[in-house]
Amino acid sequence: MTPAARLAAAASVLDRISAGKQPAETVLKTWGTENRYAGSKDRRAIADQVYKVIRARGRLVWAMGGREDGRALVIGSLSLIDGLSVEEIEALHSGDGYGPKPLSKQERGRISATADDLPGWVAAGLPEFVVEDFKNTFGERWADEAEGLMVPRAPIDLRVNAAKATVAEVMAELREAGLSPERTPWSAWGLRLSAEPPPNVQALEAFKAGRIEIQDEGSQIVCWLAGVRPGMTVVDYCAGGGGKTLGLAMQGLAVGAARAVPAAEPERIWTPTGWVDGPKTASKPSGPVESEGRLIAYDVVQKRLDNIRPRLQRAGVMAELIQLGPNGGGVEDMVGQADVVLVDAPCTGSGTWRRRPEDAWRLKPEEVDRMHSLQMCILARAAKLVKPGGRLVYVTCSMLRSENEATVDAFEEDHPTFRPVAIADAAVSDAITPAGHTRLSELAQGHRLRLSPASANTDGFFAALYERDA
Ligand SMILES: C[S@@+](CC[C@H](N)C(=O)[O-])C[C@H]1O[C@@H](n2cnc3c(N)ncnc32)[C@H](O)[C@@H]1O
Repeated sequence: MTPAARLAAAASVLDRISAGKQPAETVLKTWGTENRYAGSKDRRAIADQVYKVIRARGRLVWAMGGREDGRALVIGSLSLIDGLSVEEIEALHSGDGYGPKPLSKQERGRISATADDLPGWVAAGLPEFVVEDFKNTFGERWADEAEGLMVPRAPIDLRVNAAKATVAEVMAELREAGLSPERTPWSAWGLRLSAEPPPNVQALEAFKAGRIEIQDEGSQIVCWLAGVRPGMTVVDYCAGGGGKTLGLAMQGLAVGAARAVPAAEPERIWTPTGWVDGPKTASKPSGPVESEGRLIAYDVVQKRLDNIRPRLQRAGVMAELIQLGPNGGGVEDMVGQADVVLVDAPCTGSGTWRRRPEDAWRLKPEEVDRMHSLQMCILARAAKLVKPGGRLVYVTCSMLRSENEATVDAFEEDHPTFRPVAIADAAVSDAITPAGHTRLSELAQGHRLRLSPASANTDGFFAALYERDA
């Protein structure tokens, strides 16, 4: 494809992304399947152009006089981001072949104008109401937080599965596969791969055999803060894809005590109660069990729970997967029973915008309000399952105050029997490095913790910890 044809293709992909709800990555894949003539270099160039535009969308819409169509945004990016002259942009818009048609007078006028006096939210590349929220939360640091969230590409973090391998073993294995893993600074079980070139983690033998999972370091940390120990009854109340379920399952193993599963006994699996026989006898633990422990993953969507099953099998751990009924029904037998309840609440996912910048432009203020109400309802329901003396962990992957501080403020007011647990006291798991303990204690505000790309080089996460009065 010619450079001009790639631009035309990028503009059309951008229009499809705006018209639908699918992730940009999916839309790009579909475009690639439908346009087989495009080679891998073409697809790569088109994807780069698309992401370049999405990450700077606010600025480009502004520069192009409020136009939001793919063509205008691509033209704006050639001028504002790539620094091409009007003549160079015109040359790419000759209308020849499969390239885009010539510039209109309005388009030429827009790219000739200087983009001075951008309002702060435009420069930050975030919707205006989000910037207001950021200013309330981060004060003078708001622009750094916005940039960290929208501009750099996120690395790929892995969690080594303690039930199957040590970090050193996996590092060596990944190096053999041609990758350059580095240890994550705060999660003792984390490894980090650079986003460029994008590693195909699912194709790795270490992934297929369950020695690694993809999990952002921030997500690992919130699992480690839950304080799970062998023998406990642990509830993952909004289990979703099971990322936290797997992390919670692993938490019973001390760092350094990882036990590789010998090839001869693949049916052995590790549960919060210890090592047990494989799936057929898994409900009767036979390992070094002190007391009977359970890990229960709830969700309202059965399909999400079904998707956890293969991940559990691959990791060699087990959990009970239970669909919640309407209004949170089906948990009656668990009321007041759990040592740990983790609520990874549904949220805007704004903490992951560095991975899916297109979502920032799809978010509407009404959706944030809806999430806040849902979170309060879910948190109150989940809290009922915590036994006296047990721990409740509220987590979101949102950067927004309304889903974080505002939600737990309301919870605390209505639930005086849930006492805050300081992050510094909870960050004592062996799975958190000494540097992690120090930094998490600094970042925490008592029992509340915010992690973000700018402050922690993780996705954006919020966690609040409580213990129910005995
Ligand atoms: C943020 S996701 C969980 C992600 C998951 N914990 C992980 O680490 O992969 C939130 C989940 O909450 C579930 N959910 C939505 N409404 C719920 C409700 N009323 N009760 C429990 N779970 C709910 C959604 O189906 C979704 O899977």
